[in-house]
Amino acid sequence: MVELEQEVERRQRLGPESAARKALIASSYHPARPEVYDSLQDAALAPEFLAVAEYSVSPGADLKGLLQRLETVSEEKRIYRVPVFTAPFCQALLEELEHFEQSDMPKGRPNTMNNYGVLLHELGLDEPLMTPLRERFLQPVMALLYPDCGGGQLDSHRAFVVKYAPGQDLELGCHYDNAELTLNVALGKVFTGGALYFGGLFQAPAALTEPLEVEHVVGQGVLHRGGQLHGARPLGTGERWNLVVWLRASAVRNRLCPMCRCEPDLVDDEGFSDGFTREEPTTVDVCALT
Ligand SMILES: O=C(O)CCC(=O)C(=O)O
Ligand SMILES: [Fe+2]
Repeated sequence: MVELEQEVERRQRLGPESAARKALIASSYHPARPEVYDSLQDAALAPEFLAVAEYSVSPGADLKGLLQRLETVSEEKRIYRVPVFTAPFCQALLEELEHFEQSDMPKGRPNTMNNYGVLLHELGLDEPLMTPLRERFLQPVMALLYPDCGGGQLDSHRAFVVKYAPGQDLELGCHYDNAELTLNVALGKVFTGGALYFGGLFQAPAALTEPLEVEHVVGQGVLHRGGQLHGARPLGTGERWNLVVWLRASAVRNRLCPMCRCEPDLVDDEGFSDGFTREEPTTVDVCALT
């Protein structure tokens, strides 16, 4: 019981601590690649990604038409792949993230599983980069791919970069995400190993049999449901940096927490927090998710 109370208190401190780091970074950090903080330009995005997003907002767009424009990694698991960023943008973002990592600025951990990486909102990259990416590009695509998982009702996200390197994190255990939907983009550098593997939907990790292996392709993003059991194989050589965007739809999670599969008991917090809202969002049929 004491442990539970301590964990609740620890979690309640996360929001204010993160806000304090963000404020300090905003006032005293000097970026190496300031252009990364400019508002998201189409020129940063791969032509295939622009085409997919443009198609998704066109009149009469449907799933069949969309599937002709991106790669289906697994029809059964509903995992897709598409180039997201241009090579120069990946390079610039990576340089900036590495510069931040090497700075003496305070750093939050990306999530409870990864020890190395960067939280994009603390760096000030949510407003110019991640929110436009979600609202203008990901939302229309996800609405067609995953209408039953809140794809059309995304209203917040948690975006972070995970880093795998010798002597640091090497692999990632089997888990599902605190997200309705996830985008995972390989940013570089040069590496071997580290493939993603996928099991079933909301399946117990112990039940993982014959997972689907998905190799990374730099610049490309893998789209999957947050509840799809997955992990990352050990890094072989080099360094791997991936941008992970946990996409959230309060219309879904307010009724069915993705972590405990129950209706959540909410406490107030700051910012996007964990993506829940107190307002009544449009209802979705959560039964379709199981
Ligand atoms: O290592 C990876 O690329 C996967 C990261 C991931 O699944 C996560 O952070 O939720
Ligand atoms: Fe994950």
